[in-house]
Amino acid sequence: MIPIDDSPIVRDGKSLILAMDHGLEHGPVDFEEVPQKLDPSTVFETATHDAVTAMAVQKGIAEGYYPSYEDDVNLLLKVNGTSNLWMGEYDSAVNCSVDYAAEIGADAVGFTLYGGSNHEVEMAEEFRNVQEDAREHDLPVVMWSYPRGQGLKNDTKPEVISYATRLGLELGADIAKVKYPGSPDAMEHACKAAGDMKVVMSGGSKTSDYEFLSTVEAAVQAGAKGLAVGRNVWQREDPTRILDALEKVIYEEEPAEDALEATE
Ligand SMILES: O=P(O)(O)OC[C@H]1O[C@](O)(COP(=O)(O)O)[C@@H](O)[C@@H]1O
Repeated sequence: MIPIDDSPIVRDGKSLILAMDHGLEHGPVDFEEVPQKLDPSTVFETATHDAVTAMAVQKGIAEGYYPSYEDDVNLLLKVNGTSNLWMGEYDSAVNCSVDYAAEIGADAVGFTLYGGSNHEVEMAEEFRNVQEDAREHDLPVVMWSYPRGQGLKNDTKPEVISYATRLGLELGADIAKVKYPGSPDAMEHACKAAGDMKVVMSGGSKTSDYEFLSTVEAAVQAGAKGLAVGRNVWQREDPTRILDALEKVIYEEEPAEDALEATE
């Protein structure tokens, strides 16, 4: 097994994952204000920025677009996903094997686990297969660790997020991506609950430059090892500018304000 810090999806111990699986998870609605981004090439282009350590996409997008970017972008292939059309209890269909992900050039695989869902047991069993197959291919595993389900909808309570990071460690993820639990103390606890596994913060819906960057700063100061972000980058008019600032906040641990000022 290759140490996670030697993986191409990690730079100086940290990661900045640019996610674009929203067309499946949310539907075309996320592209309404940026219709040009319906073309995945535009986001692959953004992912060539030095700050980005991997681009997370679903199989169909990888097959169609990754061949043109394989020299400049590291591929994190998401091997499960659900559409917003699904109205049942939280679940996520495994739609790609790890073997196939490796065949099309993945540098890592991603898996969503809805801890607390009525489908948690099956999802954990599916994760076991993905994790063990990924070990065979020396591919790191990134868990989208999102506790959700009946009675636990979109929960970002501190105790839920620290349980989410701990699930990642217990089940053998290399990186767990979680929502920000609302305060630096809660984030610090969630990172401690993860032991030596890396925790990255999830981006969320688009906010102002300062609000977004200062939350990233708080998360990194609290021990997060980076960010997995979609809308807060590619829904912006100038994704390069926010990536320039993120590079400073994540890898150089500069304050958000200074990082923003430097991009003006
Ligand atoms: O399930 P949610 O919270 O609606 O968001 C899921 C989306 O968020 C991500 O995890 C990160 O993207 P964002 O930064 O745009 O929130 C995507 O990979 C995924 O499509």
